[in-house]
Amino acid sequence: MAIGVPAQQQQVRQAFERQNPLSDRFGMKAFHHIEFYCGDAINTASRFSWGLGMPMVAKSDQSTGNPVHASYVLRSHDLTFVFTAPYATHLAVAADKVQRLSAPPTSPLPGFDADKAYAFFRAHGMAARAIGIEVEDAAAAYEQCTANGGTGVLAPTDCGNGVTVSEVAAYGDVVLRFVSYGQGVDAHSGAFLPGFQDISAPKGAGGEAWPATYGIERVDHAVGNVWDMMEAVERLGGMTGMHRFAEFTAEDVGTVDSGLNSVVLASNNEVVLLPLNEPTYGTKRKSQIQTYLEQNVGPGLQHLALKTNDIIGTLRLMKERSHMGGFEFLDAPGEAYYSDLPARVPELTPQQVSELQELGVLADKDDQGILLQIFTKPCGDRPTFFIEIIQRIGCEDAVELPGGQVQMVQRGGCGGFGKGNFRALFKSIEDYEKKLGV
Ligand SMILES: O=C(O)C(=O)Cc1ccc(O)cc1
Ligand SMILES: [Fe+2]
Repeated sequence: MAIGVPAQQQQVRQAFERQNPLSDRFGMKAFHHIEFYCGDAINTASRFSWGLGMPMVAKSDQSTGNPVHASYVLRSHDLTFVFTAPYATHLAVAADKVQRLSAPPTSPLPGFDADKAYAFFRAHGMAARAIGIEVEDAAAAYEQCTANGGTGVLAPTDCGNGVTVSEVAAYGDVVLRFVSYGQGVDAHSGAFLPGFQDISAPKGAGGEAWPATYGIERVDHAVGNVWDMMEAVERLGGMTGMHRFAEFTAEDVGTVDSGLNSVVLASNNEVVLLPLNEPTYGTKRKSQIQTYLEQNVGPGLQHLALKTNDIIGTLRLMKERSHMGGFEFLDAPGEAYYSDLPARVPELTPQQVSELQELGVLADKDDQGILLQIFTKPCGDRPTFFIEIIQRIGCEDAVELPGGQVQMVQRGGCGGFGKGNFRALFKSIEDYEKKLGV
């Protein structure tokens, strides 16, 4: 889609050049999965399954011979979530003794430690433990990261079937988990890592595949909250080679008292996007990032932006379930936000503006495309982790596939991250936090 740029902004935008130094230290492909540690995995997984339209596709638990932890894998297109909770630790200790007597391995998650999982849950509550990234070579990724200031958590481990996994510290107790597939290994055979048992989708009454998804395609960005943004940017950028993703929006003229600083790290292909936030101080209200850091007990994953190609359709399905076990959304901005919208994003038709208003969706644009976004309330008990649903419009390049076919591929970060919505968004968050009294 061609984006009309008001004349007075042309000059500034021409001076703005998007830079991508292609500086990754190892081949990064895409987000692979996100793993959450929970107190009870089946209940947490079921809530996300229903709320986001993600059928369960694999499991590892006592029914599959795993006495250490219960793990359930959900999927919607290229989005994979894993929910893990440890069982009673005396069972895990007993199993470990059996294992050392050369019984087959019992946990398909390399490096899993029930005591650490309990300590994690005690500190953070239900929270993301691992940001899984598919890389060309998980061993090379580990070597590069640890040779360049990163802290190793799991040395490269052969999981069988040509799959290798390694982990390095990201921030707080969150790890980057690298997953790679050997030559000729199909990344999409088997629902998850080797050792997980696939669950075939039940069929509906008419034989149709059921349950369908709500249209969520994949993780667009995974945002971390930290105390010291530059420390995190230099450490994560230094070990992975990821570059700072340049952002430009007309509204980006620091008038909004946002309570946060933010930088986006991007992989070469700008498909793996890792924004980092830190609190700012001395503002009227306590920074929402500081609230997170207190409530989460330290740094962690603040939000996942999940991408759909039809935000209206996805939201109708999610909102039908908001008050019956699904996710609730932050309050929509007022009338004025939508009456100003045609001036801010002139590409939207009146029909689109009225649908966005009906569902409380925010819209923004950068020099390249349009971003539609909406935020859930916190997903768990604590005001910490939440989900953003987004659609990006524009910035498509024709890419020739090996067979000669041409496919339109959207550039990463198209439309930005919603800086133009900070004022409206932060009002919703502040109103919500006021009600909590945090
Ligand atoms: O930067 C992003 O990715 C956003 O989606 C904007 C944002 C920043 C901070 C918040 O607490 C909530 C949303
Ligand atoms: Fe976001």
